Amino acid sequence: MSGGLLSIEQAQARLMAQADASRIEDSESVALAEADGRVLAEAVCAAVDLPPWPNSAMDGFAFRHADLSRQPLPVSQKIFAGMHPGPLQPGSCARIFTGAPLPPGADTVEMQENAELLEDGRVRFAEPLPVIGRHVRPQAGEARRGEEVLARGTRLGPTELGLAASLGAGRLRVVRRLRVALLSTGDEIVELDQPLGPGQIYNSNRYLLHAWLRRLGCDVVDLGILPDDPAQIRTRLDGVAGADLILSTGGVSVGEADFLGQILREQGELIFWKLAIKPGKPLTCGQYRGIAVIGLPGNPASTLVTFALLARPYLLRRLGVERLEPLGFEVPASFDRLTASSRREYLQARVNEGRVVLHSNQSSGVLRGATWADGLVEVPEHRSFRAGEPLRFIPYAQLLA
Ligand SMILES: Nc1nc2c(c(=O)[nH]1)N[C@H]1C(S)=C(S)[C@@H](COP(=O)(O)OP(=O)(O)OC[C@H]3O[C@@H](n4cnc5c(N)ncnc54)[C@H](O)[C@@H]3O)O[C@H]1N2
Ligand code: MOO
Repeated sequence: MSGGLLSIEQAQARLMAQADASRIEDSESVALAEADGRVLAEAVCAAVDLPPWPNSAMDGFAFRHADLSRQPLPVSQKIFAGMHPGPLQPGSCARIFTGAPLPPGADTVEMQENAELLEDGRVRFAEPLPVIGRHVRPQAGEARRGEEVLARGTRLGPTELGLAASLGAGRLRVVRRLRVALLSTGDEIVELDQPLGPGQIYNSNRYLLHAWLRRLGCDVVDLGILPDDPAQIRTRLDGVAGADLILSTGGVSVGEADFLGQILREQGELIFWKLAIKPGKPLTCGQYRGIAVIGLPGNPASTLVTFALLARPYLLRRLGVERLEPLGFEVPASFDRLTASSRREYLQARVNEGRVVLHSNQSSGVLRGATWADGLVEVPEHRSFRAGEPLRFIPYAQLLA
């Protein structure tokens, strides 16, 4: 704890415990083409050997390695990909192309660049001669029939779909989509089709979160904008049926119009509130009538950072994903930090010539820096430092998927 604030690790651990206790068990079968972004409810096992037969990795000639001592070798057959060749005649070689099955009896391939076709039609192979097995892709070299190739809880993307397709898996059993009720609170927030009145701003969080939730494979029920009025917020929350999560923005700080925490305390359960991070301090987590609630701070950069580091892994864990830590790496800072911060900071940053550089505007009310940045740099709390200090950089590519 830091002055009563939870550390991000403590908050993540509590969210993961909540997610583990409410994992989605329902699943559905989907066509492979529809499975991008979904999470496997069942492991994928190889239904066939991959590759199903030994084949050539090169355009060239296939032969029995032992016959090289008698080269040059006559060419006894020509094998294209898709053919089903007969056995290799002893003491000969086969003309073969990439992906074509090896004829039974052959164990090695030499690429055509290292072979010379003589006038009498025989082939001489250049020194140094290939080792046995060269350029042969062995049967089941990638997967053996029955072997598990994708574990339950795997998040499916282009590479996983490609692998499943190479095994002939036309349909996959995936965890059903999470249903997220999305709520924007604030008297000042208006939708994009409305003219801006005095004191009003457009609802940007809704679009940021909607797109991100869709990428995470969620069904989003948009509950629109709610005024800072506890009765109306309560009524809207009471009307939420069948959602796995209520995700709101705004109204979680200590202002006189910040009601979410109060409502959770009175009608639900407040699991935690306030983290030692910047931006994102007033993040709120609880339950309302049995439905999980995550209240993100309304400042756009706070919404972004807290969703990336807390709500996103929570959602993925509920779908059964185990590996959630974003891959970060250490990059030396290009700036000094002479006054230690009491909260861990996440700043909009780029890596430039091996150093992490910051966007000029790190206000939590500003989203523009995030469109400039390639990721977030983590600045440790309670510590001053000088340029050159290694800091963890987390690429947005890791977080926005
Ligand atoms: N006295 C204190 N004041 C504040 C504290 C504090 O500790 N003591 N914390 C500050 C921090 S840190 C944050 S973050 C904000 C969070 O406030 P809320 O989550 O209650 O959010 P709001 O007050 O409703 O709005 C904050 C800010 O964000 C804008 N906003 C809200 N929703 C949207 C939206 N959907 N699209 C675009 N922009 C939105 C809103 O207009 C405000 O400017 O509290 C600080 N205050
Ligand atoms: O923590 Mo707030 O999210 O800095 O602006």
